[in-house]
Amino acid sequence: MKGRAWLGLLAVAGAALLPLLLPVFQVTLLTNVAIAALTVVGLVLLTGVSGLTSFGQAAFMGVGAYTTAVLTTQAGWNPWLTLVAGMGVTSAVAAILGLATLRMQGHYLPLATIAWGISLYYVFGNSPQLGGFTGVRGIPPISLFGLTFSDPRAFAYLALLFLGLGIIGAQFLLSSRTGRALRALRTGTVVAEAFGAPTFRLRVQVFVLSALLASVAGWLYAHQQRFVNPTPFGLNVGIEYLFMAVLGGAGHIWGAVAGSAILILLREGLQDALPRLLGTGANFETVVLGVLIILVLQFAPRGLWALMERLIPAGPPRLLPHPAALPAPTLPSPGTPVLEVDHAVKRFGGLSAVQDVSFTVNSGEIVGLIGPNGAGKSTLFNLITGVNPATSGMVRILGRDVTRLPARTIHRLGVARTFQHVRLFPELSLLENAMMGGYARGRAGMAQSLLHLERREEAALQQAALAALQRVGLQDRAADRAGNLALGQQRLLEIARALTAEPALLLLDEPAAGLRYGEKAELSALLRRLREEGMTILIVEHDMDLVMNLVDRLVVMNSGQPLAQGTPAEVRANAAVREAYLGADVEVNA
Ligand SMILES: Nc1ncnc2c1ncn2[C@@H]1O[C@H](COP(=O)(O)OP(=O)(O)OP(=O)(O)O)[C@@H](O)[C@H]1O
Repeated sequence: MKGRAWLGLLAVAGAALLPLLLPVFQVTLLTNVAIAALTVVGLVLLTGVSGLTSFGQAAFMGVGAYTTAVLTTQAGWNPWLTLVAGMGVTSAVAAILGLATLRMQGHYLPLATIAWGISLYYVFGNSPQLGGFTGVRGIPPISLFGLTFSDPRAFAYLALLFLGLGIIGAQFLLSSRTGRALRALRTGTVVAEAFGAPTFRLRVQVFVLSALLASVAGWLYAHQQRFVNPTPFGLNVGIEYLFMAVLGGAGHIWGAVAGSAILILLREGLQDALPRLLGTGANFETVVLGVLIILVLQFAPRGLWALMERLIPAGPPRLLPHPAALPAPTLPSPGTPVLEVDHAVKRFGGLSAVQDVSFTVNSGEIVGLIGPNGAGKSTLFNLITGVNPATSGMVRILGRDVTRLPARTIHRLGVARTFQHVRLFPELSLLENAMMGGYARGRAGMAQSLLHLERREEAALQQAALAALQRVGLQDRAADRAGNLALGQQRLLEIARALTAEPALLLLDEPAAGLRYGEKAELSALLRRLREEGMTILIVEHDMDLVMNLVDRLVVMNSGQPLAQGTPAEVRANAAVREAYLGADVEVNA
């Protein structure tokens, strides 16, 4: 059995035995850890995985806690019904807040979470129906099939059960197509959108999911304490949950458990020990915890679970059985225009980065886009792929006007790309990185992923990604982390990711930069093979040897303007091109 499996077994054994073996006071602490960890699992998905920092997680716990407090005490509802009601209310509140705030970028989003975190706290405190700041008492215990969870040991099992389900669901989600798209969100929206993921919808979904986990934790909290007031749902506590996530390792689900356990147990220990050591009853434990957080941020910024990962590394990704082939897209017949750029213009303020550029790429062709640094090649790529819309002019893919379409829609028409500055996910395996390219070929959404009902599709995506890795010669390293690859191999992995999408049009932005001589020859051979298979390729590249011997035609740009077009021989013979880019001493082998 592997190290990870032992850890899992240990966790299950601990959850089964500790509530029986520990003294009651410590069992209550265990329950507190489980409730906090459930909230923090949501925060890990939101913040650590998807890169959306929230200080307001405690407020959603409050929504779940107050819903059950009010409905059980004032309307006599069964707690299991109020769990569902709390999740409904939380979904609605989170969806409204998410739709209003999740388009914000940078530090505006965390600031917005602070704003609504404070607002919800005051809604709880200032509503007489919610008991104001004195709160709601007399919340009944939870019971199921005649068993009442009023005993701390029984309640601990209930809390651990919910935590276990939360962890399993989160792990399932992370090993799915949706989970990979969520991970891509952490670096911004460009990569996820480039492979067809609707990033705003995913942000709202993960926001609601994380709020739901907090809401369930709030429901548990209310029935454990049998009393609620606004204090445990305020901004301070929201910040504390964020500390737990960061301390444990915000990118790891088990980090949520580790961070919650360490912070809660340490606070308890310090509350005991510090008054004896310092001879004062003042709350110095918060100061000590603050120092601890600073030390962790300084010396283990990826959290304590990341250290554990190094000690017991995850095994290779598991290959799923029974893969069915994904439907293969039909490629356009040879000679059909795949890409038409028609008088494209892109201005950034007063600068014309692309000025009246027109060209066509036909099916089964490799066309090179060349020009000196700053000529506007990457900007043109961004116009074609929908990263930036053109100021004027038109871009058509397979005859369809895509000038104003978002990147994800353009991708779904059959366009896949690589990036000038490699944009991979270094902590993920090569296989997982390549699978990101297949996002648009899958269908399973968040709910299916949480329940692992998408395994057939996932198996097919794995096979498509493995085939793409094989095409670029990286199949033997499928289980390796992308961060372990040399730059040249990372570029090949980006090509594999694009190939997993089975595009009709492949856009390569400087794919040979960083490749060694032999690797460049292999890249040329690969691109030739792809052309033979009917793929259409537009390549930006500075390596003239590679370009001139590979492409069917060239488009040359200079200072945003089109300079020349033609076969490699025609372009090499063009005096203006020689002067602006190739240099006068280039051999002309017409
Ligand atoms: N977002 C932006 N805002 C303002 N100016 C930009 C932006 N993106 C590109 N530019 C400018 O547009 C011009 C063309 O840049 P671009 O990156 O497209 O050139 P390039 O041909 O790809 O160059 P290189 O070969 O160095 O990658 C440059 O002057 C650049 O500074």
